[in-house]
Amino acid sequence: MPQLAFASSFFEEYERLEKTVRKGVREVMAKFQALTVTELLSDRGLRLEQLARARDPRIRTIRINQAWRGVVLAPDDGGDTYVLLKVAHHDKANAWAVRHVASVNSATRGLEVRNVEALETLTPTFERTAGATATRLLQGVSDADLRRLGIDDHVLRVARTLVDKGQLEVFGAYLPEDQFEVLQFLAEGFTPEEVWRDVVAVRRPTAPGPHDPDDLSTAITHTRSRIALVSGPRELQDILTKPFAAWRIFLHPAQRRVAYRPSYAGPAQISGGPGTGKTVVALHRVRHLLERQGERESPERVLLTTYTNALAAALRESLDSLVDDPRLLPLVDVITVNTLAHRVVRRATGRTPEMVDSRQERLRWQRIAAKLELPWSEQFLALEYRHVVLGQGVTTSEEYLRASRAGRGSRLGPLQRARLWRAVEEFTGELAVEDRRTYLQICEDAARLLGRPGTPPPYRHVVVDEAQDLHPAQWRVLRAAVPPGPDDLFIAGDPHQRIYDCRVSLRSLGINVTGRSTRLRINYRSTEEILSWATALLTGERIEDLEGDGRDDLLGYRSALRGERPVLRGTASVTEELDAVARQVRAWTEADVRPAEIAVATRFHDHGERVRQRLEAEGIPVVALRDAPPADAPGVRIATMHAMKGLEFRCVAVAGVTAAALPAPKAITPPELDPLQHEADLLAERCLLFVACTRAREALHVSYSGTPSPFLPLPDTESRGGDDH
Ligand SMILES: Nc1ncnc2c1ncn2[C@@H]1O[C@H](COP(=O)(O)OP(=O)(O)OP(=O)(O)O)[C@@H](O)[C@H]1O
Repeated sequence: MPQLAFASSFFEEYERLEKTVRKGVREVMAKFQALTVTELLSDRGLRLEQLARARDPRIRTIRINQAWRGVVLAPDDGGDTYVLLKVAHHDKANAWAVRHVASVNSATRGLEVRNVEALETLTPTFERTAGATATRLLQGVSDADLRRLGIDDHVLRVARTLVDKGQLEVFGAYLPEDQFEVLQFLAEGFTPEEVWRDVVAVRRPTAPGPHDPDDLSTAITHTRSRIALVSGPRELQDILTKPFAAWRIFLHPAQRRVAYRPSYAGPAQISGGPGTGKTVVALHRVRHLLERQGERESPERVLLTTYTNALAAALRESLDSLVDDPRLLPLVDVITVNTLAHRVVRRATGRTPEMVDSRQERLRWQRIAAKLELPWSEQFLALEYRHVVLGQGVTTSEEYLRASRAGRGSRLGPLQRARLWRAVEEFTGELAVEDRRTYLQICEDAARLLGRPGTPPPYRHVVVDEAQDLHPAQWRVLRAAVPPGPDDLFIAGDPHQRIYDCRVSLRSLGINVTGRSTRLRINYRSTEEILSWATALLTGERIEDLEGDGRDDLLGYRSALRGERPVLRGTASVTEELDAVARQVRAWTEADVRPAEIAVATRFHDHGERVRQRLEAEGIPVVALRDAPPADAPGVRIATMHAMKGLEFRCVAVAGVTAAALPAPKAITPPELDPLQHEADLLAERCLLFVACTRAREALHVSYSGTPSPFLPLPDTESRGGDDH
């Protein structure tokens, strides 16, 4: 019986295929599994054809349906494993098949595929243009080192022509995969020893025999990072119905390096723009920490934490399908920091205080300001309490007098501070009497309880996702929940997606990631068109890094996926905008996108409600994300931009992006009250729009009626709807 395998290049495109083609692929693959090799080769329906002009006779095509073909690697070394490399339209599949050649990497022993034709055409051109240039990209690396790292003669010639990283990227799509990665790492400045350790050694079999360039079958089994072997119909079904979960199998080496590093001497951090796989890496890190525990007698508990309950639920689900050993899963708690804090307080005190939400908190500050006849607004008081008092864990008036107010744009002299502290005492005193707490107060309590001498920290490892929005009080809980030491904290986050204005200096909280920090740069979610459009929203903004000590940027942030440019649509009226959104959603569903793969994001619930009604009138099923629908509930998702954090959809419409909604007036501190806070609030609103737009995988539609948000680029005729104003 032939064995089936899938290359990661196949998954990159499979999801985007039309439903009927995907069905064809499933049927063909099932047939593959049912036939013997002889039957397979002679099957008239499949037509496992060798192509006349093929550069590699082992790369063949099979028939998926009338118009579509699969490209298959059929080893001729007696092996019976067939690798599906690609599915494409007839002509494209044939063109691809004739140009590519398979080979075995001499260092990793993995299977690679290269576009020989492109390399043969490009190399002489690049050699000619490079001729006059004195410096070359890899001039510091010897031929011997390159060969030791698996670079063959053909690729060596290419490597020697390269002048800069841009050229390497141009070649990237045509080069054999492992060799391309080796060159990328070297180009980034890694030493040959580091590249050997991080790229080659992690893939090379432990006891490799002599290098046999023709033994493709063995090479296939060595290519775990890019080829998934399928053992039975169930696995086939799994792999083809959840292709977007391909990351479970294929981590990019940059991701693997971080997730599976045996141990970090202390807290480690991974950052990167939206969709770079930070959540995926955090999940794999948890798997690594679990699997490393082996048969240890007293197992070590792990906390996997994130910002919202919905995200925690999604992490739990992903973790369950990533970790094979069911005995390890109960060792992990997947909960938000607030839930953890609540739990700690309940266990220690036996009481569950009633929670005060931010609206109730504001009303209380308003009342206190009036009662004490203070000159400050409730917003000012709430922010002072959040950023200065809770931010620094201030508990007495003396501490408050001395507290740094860096980042606050107003001066408060000693007398003013004394007056303000009266308000803080009033606020905390009232809540204490009523046995009520805000979420951050609960965190403060929990950190104190966990820090009591003799209290054993509940976890041995803490893995944090969406770290950019955690408040210092929440960090204190996490710091206290795990003893300082190797692999204590693993932190994933993106400061460009900071939407709650949390200013944190991790170092001052006892979390020092120096030397253990990595940035991911490849986006796996969105097309380059969506990325560059969304990234432009943040151009020129100063973004503080996760540690709070410097600046972050999106240098080198890119996607290999290509698609349509986002549409920015302005209309004269709300009704027209709703019509435009409905038309767009309809167009997506007609193009075979399931409603559940579409989301509409708005700044406020009320505009979301209008969209919901408009779509329902159109007969399109709709569900509101705030009703926490099950993952498989049918219907277009309607959500606020805040609720879109951490999620992704094939198609996203961001609606109501008007001057009145973004920035939301209520979220912005008036500049006369505090100019620094004003700027910080504006940035958080801008980042919110960035977050909403970067949830889209394939298509993005941004709309407004009347005056557009100042965050939006000026509309150009090409990306605007012709019939709208
Ligand atoms: N190596 C990989 N191969 C294929 N797909 C991947 C890989 N890594 C991540 N992905 C996919 O890319 C998408 C984004 O990943 P993920 O959600 O982990 O990114 P993120 O950096 O946490 O994003 P954000 O910060 O925007 O929430 C997911 O659909 C994930 O399955």
